[in-house]
Amino acid sequence: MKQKIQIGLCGLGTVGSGVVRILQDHQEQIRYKLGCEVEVAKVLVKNKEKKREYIKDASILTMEASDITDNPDIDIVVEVMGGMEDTYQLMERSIRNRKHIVTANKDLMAEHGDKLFALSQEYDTDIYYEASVAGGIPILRSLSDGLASDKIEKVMGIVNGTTNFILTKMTDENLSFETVLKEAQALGFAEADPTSDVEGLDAARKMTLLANLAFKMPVAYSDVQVAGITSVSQEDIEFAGKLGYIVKLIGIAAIDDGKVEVSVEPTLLPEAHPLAQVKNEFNAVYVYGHAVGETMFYGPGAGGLPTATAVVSDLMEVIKNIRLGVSGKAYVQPQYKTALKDNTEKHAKYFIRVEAEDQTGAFHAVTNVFAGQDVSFAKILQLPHSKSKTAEVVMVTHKHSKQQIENSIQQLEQLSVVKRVISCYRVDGED
Ligand SMILES: NC(=O)C1=CN([C@@H]2O[C@H](COP(=O)(O)OP(=O)(O)OC[C@H]3O[C@@H](n4cnc5c(N)ncnc54)[C@H](OP(=O)(O)O)[C@@H]3O)[C@@H](O)[C@H]2O)C=CC1
Ligand SMILES: N[C@@H](CC=O)C(=O)O
Ligand code: NA
Repeated sequence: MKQKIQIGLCGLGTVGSGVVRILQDHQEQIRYKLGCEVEVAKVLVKNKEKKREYIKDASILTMEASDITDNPDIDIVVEVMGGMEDTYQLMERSIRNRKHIVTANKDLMAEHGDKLFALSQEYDTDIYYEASVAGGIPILRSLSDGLASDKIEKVMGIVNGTTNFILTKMTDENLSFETVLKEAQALGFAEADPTSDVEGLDAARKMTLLANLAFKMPVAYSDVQVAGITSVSQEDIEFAGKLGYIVKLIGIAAIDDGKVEVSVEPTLLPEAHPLAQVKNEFNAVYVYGHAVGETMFYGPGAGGLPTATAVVSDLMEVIKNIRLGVSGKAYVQPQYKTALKDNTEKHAKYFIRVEAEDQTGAFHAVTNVFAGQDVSFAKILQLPHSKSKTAEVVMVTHKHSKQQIENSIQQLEQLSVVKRVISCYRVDGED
């Protein structure tokens, strides 16, 4: 039985530095729980000359991936460098050399996880990826272990810290999108390319991983309907506030009669809803189980140390499996065939803003379009448009299919009295 487990750490940035810090600061507790030493034998970086705060022996730094993937002394590869193709090759080579993987790379796991899991099964190795979803919140472990006995019906939440940070500051401090995005990047929350955050792609990859785990069904990243927050304006936030709502980027994965829908989009939540009160880079995930009912998981979704706690906890799990001789046994194959809802089977309430001519019959023409699609309203108000001589009609519909709403929007845009459909966002968290 090995008394020292050697780690190859790929990446020493926001998360990688956090991993080194936790392994140093918590070494005694980790050694006690595992019954062995854990040593970072090699660290892969892009630029060896960069100053490193937590590395005592610079000789462990390398710019050659093969110093890790082909190193016979390294048992576990911790991948916290991001990237896709090159990183996939690195992980593939490591698995073929019978090394276990711990990763925070939700892009890679959402798009290529099926291939990596198949390979890890072939070589009896583990792949753990808790840090990929909701940062430090142990949501994947809760779904696969804590709620293993239940039938999960819905997973809904805030799973991107950067966009939640932006929407919080836009709402509470009236700051601009651009200003707050820069602050999120400076704090290390955002992806290398923050488009992934603000266009909802990061959240969509995380919802893909959550849906696969929750519904035991292969759901592809391409199956997720995605909209980001770049279209959300201060006026949207203000109008939502007038109607008692807060705007959040919400991921939803739900299953009904064996069919699944997965989406990420700006969503209006009642101010009193717990998710509406999740601020800054924090994440929160509701999990609805058939037997357990409603559960909620809350914590930091981004940031070096919080994310690194998930990475190191996975590392400890892999080491426990090595010492128990059960490596490669954690992964469970999908149980059900993929079955997705179409737009006539997805139902929600919608918040819609329309700019129309301020003239007799315009309001009637607008509401007539919805009547034609059998869409009714829970709330509706008409105000003079803030910047022009037109009128603004703001509506919250009752629960209708996405198809009915899309048909209505399409017809509105054909009306001569409608200048433009300003915005259309889902409303959730209320009957
Ligand atoms: N930041 C966060 O809050 C969270 C991040 N993640 C995920 O964790 C991963 C890392 O994120 P983060 O730490 O923020 O990223 P950073 O950009 O802060 O760090 C990336 C690290 O990887 C190294 N690196 C990048 N590309 C290469 C390469 N081709 N070869 C060698 N080294 C490379 C960099 O080297 P060098 O230091 O020399 O530049 C750097 O040390 C990503 O997959 C991200 O999605 C997941 C959850 C939360
Ligand atoms: N950029 C991501 C980092 C964690 O996954 C986020 O903002 O949530
Ligand atoms: Na997590």
